[in-house]
Amino acid sequence: MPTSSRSTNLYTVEQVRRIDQAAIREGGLPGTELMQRAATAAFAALRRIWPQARTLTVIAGSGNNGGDAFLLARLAREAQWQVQLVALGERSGGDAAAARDAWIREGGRITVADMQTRLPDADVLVDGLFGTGIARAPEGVAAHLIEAMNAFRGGRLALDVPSGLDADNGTAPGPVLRADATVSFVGWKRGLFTADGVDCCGQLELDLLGIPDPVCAGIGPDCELLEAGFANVLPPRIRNVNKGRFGHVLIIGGDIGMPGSVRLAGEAALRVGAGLVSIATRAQHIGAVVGDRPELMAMAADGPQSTEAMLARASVLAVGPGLGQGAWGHALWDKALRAGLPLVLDADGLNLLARQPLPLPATTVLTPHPGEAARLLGCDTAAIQADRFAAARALASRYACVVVLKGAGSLVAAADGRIALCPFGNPGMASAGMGDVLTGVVAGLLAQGLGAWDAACLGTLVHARAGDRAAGPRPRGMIASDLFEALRDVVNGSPS
Ligand SMILES: NC(=O)C1=CN([C@@H]2O[C@H](COP(=O)(O)OP(=O)(O)OC[C@H]3O[C@@H](n4cnc5c(N)ncnc54)[C@H](OP(=O)(O)O)[C@@H]3O)[C@@H](O)[C@H]2O)[C@@H](O)CC1
Ligand SMILES: [K+]
Repeated sequence: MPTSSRSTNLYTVEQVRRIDQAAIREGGLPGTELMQRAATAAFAALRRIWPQARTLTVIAGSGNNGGDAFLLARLAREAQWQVQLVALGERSGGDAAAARDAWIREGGRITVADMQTRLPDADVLVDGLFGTGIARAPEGVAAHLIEAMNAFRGGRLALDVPSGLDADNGTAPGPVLRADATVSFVGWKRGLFTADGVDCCGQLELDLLGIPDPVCAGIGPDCELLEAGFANVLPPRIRNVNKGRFGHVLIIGGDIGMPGSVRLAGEAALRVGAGLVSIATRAQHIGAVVGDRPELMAMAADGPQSTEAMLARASVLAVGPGLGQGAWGHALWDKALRAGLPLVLDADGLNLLARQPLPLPATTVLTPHPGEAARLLGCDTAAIQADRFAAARALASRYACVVVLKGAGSLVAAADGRIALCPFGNPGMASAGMGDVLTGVVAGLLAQGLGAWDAACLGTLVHARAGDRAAGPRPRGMIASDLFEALRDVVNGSPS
């Protein structure tokens, strides 16, 4: 399990509101003080990120996110910056009303936005239009402002949440700000790290606003970030060992025309340290599988006896890469699930499960992408992406196992409701065979004795970190086998 600290905790919007309220009620921190701290933290971040900047365009909505923006505008003006302020609406509510009044009292001017508003040029733009209070897709003047902010030529700093983003789910039901940096307050909102959130926030910073830990006790978190240091959960190896100690992974799949998937999964299992890896595939694929990787063993899965002999030697199964859903694949899948061995199920292994929900072994990890998750839950892909956290939890609970829901900000969910989110990975990993590599990685970790949760968390982390290491600044054109060397580095804890 990742180590718990507030910098790795992810909260729902509701949980952050409860922390705000607890800070005000029990922590002796009035809302206006929290707002002042938020503005101070954001202005400090702005100066750090854009040290040359001296001119500012500030966009303020009518809620407390706008309040943060008014106070930041004051701070900038006090520091002799040239500040222009554009507001949505004539009035502000709650604590933001006092912030707006203070801005006006000190001679600050406000341009109230309409559909013709053009944003003044400046070095940096501050987005205080909407934070966690966004209640619906922005339309009309609000949508116009977001589009104008996206067309702004200077730097863009979002306060708390890029405007338009649903901070719970990372979805954007309408126009959304694409920020260069986001300073979030009180606690990380989980939607910043998954789905559209990963493309909207830019560089992320968190300021706890000085709310002490005891105030947050008992409130969430909903989820935890997987940290780079989690890679150390694999114990160091002693020298007096043999390969039998590190398990025997059997990869089952590779129907006619698809030997590559099992070959990739097999090498991935070896590269994270599995002792032995065998591949059960079509007879005609054996040469292709072991041809340039003689450390793999490959056998023809062409009848019940050969399958049983292979299952008897294995300690962990990975079922699904290139398996197909025909009679050959179905028979192998059925036998494998009934063997009761620790199991990773992917690709057509998942599609077969959606068609025929057999009970799964006690140690099982499912690794669906959103399309496979939709088939398993009997909904469409859009419904999965609309609330990835709920979807991952529903899958883990329905199938009583650990689930890795792949995609930007991959989620690992357990049947008891626990969730971890992987903040690593890059768009170069949206390419053929990457899922097969993840399957092999998780199976290879199960083979070394990790439980389903640890193997899924570590496997997802190691896969993403290896992807980042292999991609460097060149994610486009990265292929799955580019990860192999990097997997070996990451699983041995080599600094990047
Ligand atoms: N003490 C604290 O709590 C602290 C809070 N802090 C800050 O407060 C932020 C949360 O503030 P918040 O709750 O006031 O919500 P916020 O994001 O400003 O938006 C609400 C306003 O927008 C409006 N609106 C919504 N959707 C809309 C749409 N589609 N199109 C048009 N209008 C729309 C909505 O109007 P209504 O829905 O009523 O029409 C309402 O007026 C948080 O992110 C952080 O930055 C920090 O200072 C730390 C201390
Ligand atoms: K904002």
